Amino acid sequence: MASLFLRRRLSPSRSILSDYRESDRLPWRLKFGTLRPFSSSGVATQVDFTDLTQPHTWYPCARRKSRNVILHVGPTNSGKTHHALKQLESSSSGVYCGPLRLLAWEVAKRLNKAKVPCDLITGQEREEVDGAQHKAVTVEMADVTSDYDCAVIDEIQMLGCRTRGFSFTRAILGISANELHLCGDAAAVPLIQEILKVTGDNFKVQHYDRLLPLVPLKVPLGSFSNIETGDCIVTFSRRMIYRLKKQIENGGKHLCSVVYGSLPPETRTRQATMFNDASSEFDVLVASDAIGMGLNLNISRIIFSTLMKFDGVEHRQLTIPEIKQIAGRAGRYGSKFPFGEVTCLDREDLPLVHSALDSPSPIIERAGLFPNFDLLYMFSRLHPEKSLHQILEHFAENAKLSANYFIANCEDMLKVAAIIDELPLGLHDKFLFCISPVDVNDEISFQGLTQFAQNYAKNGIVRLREIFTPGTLQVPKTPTALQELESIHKVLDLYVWLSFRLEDSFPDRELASSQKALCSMLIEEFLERFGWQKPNARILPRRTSLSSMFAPDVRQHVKFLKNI
Ligand SMILES: Nc1ncnc2c1ncn2[C@@H]1O[C@H](COP(=O)(O)OP(=O)(O)OP(=O)(O)O)[C@@H](O)[C@H]1O
Ligand SMILES: [Mg+2]
Repeated sequence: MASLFLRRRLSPSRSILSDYRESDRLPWRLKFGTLRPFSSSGVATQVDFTDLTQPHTWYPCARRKSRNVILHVGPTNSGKTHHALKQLESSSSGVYCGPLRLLAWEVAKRLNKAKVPCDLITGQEREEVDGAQHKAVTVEMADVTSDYDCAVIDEIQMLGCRTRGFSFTRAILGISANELHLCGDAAAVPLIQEILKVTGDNFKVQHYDRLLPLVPLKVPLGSFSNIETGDCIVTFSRRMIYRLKKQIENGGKHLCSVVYGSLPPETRTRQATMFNDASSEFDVLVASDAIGMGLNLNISRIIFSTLMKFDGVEHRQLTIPEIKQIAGRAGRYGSKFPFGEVTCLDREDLPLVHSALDSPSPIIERAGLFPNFDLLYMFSRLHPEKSLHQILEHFAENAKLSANYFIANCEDMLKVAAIIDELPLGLHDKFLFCISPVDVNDEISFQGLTQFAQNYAKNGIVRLREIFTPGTLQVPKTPTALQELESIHKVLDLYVWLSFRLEDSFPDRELASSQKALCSMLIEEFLERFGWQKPNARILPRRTSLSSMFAPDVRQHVKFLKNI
């Protein structure tokens, strides 16, 4: 359906940045420099903008409707999303909201293939299809000011996520649709039921069972010589992923695809495709928990090499939902395997995996919440002396919440705000940089953001070439060089994200996109050709080598990021 993907002039899209139609603006008015709301009697009273106890009132469009909410719950691979999408396909207009770009891509592809024209809107992509009444979006891009016949919010249990949960809460409370389908883990049911008590919506739960059995094995893998085609080894650090890939490939019987979070999403998809393709020789997967969502994988057996992971704060054991989500990827309906199996590398890990698979996920008790820009702005008008960092901190520490909610963790935003507050920018621009998809734990990505913000504050326009110096972008030869290329990809991705929000100031979207594509091709080249396969291992002539595709003179045009 490629011909359907005609790009139209982009309409401004609403996202998490602003949630109100002009006509729905909150009744705040400026009077003598002080913000006061006007009650129906016209009497002005002081407002406490940190009172977030009634978040359902932030969404007037949704509140005008009595929505039919259908919660599809069950284990992984039980057909929840499939059934919700069937309803979306047959609706007159609708939106799919997923937690990952990969999921939005899949749904847009599926609907367009089913002759239901569907736009794709993520932070970094706008592909609009002529005549489309449907959209597939990442949850942060959900528009809470439009009316839909049908909406789907996927992986709804993420409303309990400490950093991104608030975007799911916003979508649940704010999407204005006749039918709202929520898909995910049963652990979210009581909370959603509680949250929706005040909205006047109708509510129904539909339970699902796994489409194919999942069998926890009684014996561990023991040795890598027992690896078989269709196996997926799970580990949680990049270093271990490459070490295991090397170890398995050195056995001379298998080649490994890899999937982990910091690989570009398009690379993850292509690695998954290669693993799924029976004619490819990459028949084993080494992956992190990034396989838990968004990729269709023909895995026959999940093997946990460890049950410990570093989560950015501490080195800890996997939780029950994490074990279930990862293990559940084995035995996908429609793959060539009649059921899925789960085991561990070491015998001592088996009891935990068995008990996790036997236990229900703990009930999710509270949903994430965070003020949108309008509330932050109102608050800043009352406290003009406060920096964005101070405002965010104030909300994080003092916001008043009802028992069903927690305030989202905004540590990453605070790190960005600490830098951005130094620059002569307005609050809106500062907030924009704070919610951008920068990886604050990646030094190169963070430096990229800082440089973009500085150049924007200084010149009002940021040319991509300003932060590139001439050089050659090469196929990485070591995992360290690979990591650097992954980071450069993140910086380019960030440029594209900014270009959709500050179009005139970040005019080089096309260049950034093409460089991004080149980065992911070079990364894939490394993964396919310069992995640790034995010299006599069979190398796939599947694709023309990049080195031959990009003659040196063409590669001259590729530039490295300056100051990195
Ligand atoms: N009734 C069906 N007919 C054909 N294919 C189906 C059907 N139900 C599910 N599938 C396919 O089975 C696979 C798993 O279904 P689906 O993705 O809906 O499961 P899920 O419960 O949402 O799992 P996840 O935990 O991955 O979100 C998908 O590839 C889907 O297209
Ligand atoms: Mg699903």
